[in-house]
Amino acid sequence: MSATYLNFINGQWTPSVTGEVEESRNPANQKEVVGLFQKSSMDDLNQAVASAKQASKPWKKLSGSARGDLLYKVASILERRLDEIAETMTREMGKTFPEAKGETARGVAILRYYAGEGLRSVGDVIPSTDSEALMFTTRTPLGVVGVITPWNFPVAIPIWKIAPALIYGNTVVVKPASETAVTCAKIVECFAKAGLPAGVINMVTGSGSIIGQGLATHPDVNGITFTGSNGVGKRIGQAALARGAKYQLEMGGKNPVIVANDANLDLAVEATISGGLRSTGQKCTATSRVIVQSEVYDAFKEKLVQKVQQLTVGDGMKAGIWMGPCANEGQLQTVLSYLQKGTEEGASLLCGGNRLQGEGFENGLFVEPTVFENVTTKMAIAQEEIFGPVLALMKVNTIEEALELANDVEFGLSASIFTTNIGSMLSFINEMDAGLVRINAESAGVELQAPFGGMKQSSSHSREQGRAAMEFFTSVKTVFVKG
Ligand SMILES: NC(=O)C1=CN([C@@H]2O[C@H](COP(=O)(O)OP(=O)(O)OC[C@H]3O[C@@H](n4cnc5c(N)ncnc54)[C@H](O)[C@@H]3O)[C@@H](O)[C@H]2O)C=CC1
Ligand SMILES: O=C(O)CCC(=O)C(=O)O
Repeated sequence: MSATYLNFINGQWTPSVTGEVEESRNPANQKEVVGLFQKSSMDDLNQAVASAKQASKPWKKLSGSARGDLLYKVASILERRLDEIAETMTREMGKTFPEAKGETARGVAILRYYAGEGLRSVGDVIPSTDSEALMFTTRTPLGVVGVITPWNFPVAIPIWKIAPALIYGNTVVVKPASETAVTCAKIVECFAKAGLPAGVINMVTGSGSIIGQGLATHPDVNGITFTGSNGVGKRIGQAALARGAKYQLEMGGKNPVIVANDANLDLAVEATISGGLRSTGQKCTATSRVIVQSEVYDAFKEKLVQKVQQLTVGDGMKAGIWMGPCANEGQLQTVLSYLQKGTEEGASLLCGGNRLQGEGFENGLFVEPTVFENVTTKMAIAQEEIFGPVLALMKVNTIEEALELANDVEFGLSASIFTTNIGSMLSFINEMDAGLVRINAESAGVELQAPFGGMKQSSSHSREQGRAAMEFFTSVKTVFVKG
């Protein structure tokens, strides 16, 4: 019998007024129900927002260090439950257990980083033209923040939104992706156990179109932070804008890696595989286009394909498995449709290309890691986010040509180059339209203390993480004092 997880509203674990629950199933074995969660309605959401609104004033009044002390407690509780929560993540969305443990440890580190933020400076003293006046900036929280999160980083993303929201004095209503609602409930248990005052953090599970949309349009939600697909992100942004609420959107990517003639090829191959195929390619920072200079193209391709063919695919809880399943049926079908489209549009399949079936794969959503070549920039597999383990090889003669191709997409989240030439590095840094540019390192993998976000269609141009988070979760107040 699977456990049932409740909403968390006003400090209480609460069943939905609908009396209905939904199942979270394991994508590596769809017969396994990981847990049941509440199929909530607007009534549940309204209660959660009301409790967050009520908790807002006293929470804002607490000192930053008192709020920080609570976040340190949450971090320690999460750390003690690391293996159990990581296992839940693997069973809910498929990434391998070592990756899930790494992500949970990252959640602990993010909590500690923002706990410390409670003691750091928030404003500037600015000289006034009046010599007898004091002018400075301070910051004030937004109030109630709605947090809408995806399933691909079920611990790190909720925490990198909730922790800064709280430390800067906001209260929170979080709505996780249904695929990973159980993992989110376990994170919220850590906050509850740490003794946060009632109403400071609330969780309501349920459908995106009811609870997610409900948060975006709710008149008492002052800010919305979202990570997920472009279509949904744009709708949330428009709904927030229409009622004057602040919003922050992190959306898709179509991230390139450039491999120059002078690159360390072994390093470039390792990083392309890790950046493109870990987590089954389900990262907004995943490498999907591999732009290789002609002199090293054949050598790079040979090494890459040989290594990709050795990757082990299966249940991420099993030792020795390198890549797990797609996170849900829709995701698997999207990947399969792009595999077909790639071939139809004239790309050549070098390896992979199929759903994995048969012994060991019967009940799971597994697909082979896939490499295409002869990919041209107008093809769908070179333009659209697949969110799967698919690499598209493109051959170029010069670095200028590589940069032009790299920029020839609507997204601009992250990008890598492998080169030992300082001139090529500088051209890449200057000319690549991406929020994260990485030299001799894979396109995925962000550091919690640095700003994270994209250009072009990848984000709403704001940045998350590090101290940059303060820009979204607070408003600047300019103070002028005359004695
Ligand atoms: N940038 C990223 O990290 C992510 C990108 N994606 C992209 O999105 C594609 C589809 O994945 P989905 O899980 O369907 O993403 P999604 O954008 O539908 O889901 C993300 C979150 O938004 C919520 N949501 C859904 N509809 C909503 C609405 N109308 N109003 C408010 N909230 C809503 C969902 O319940 C979930 O919590 C993927 O194939 C991938 O391309 C998905 C997840 C993460
Ligand atoms: O690359 C990472 O570590 C973070 C990626 C990310 O934020 C995402 O896929 O949503």
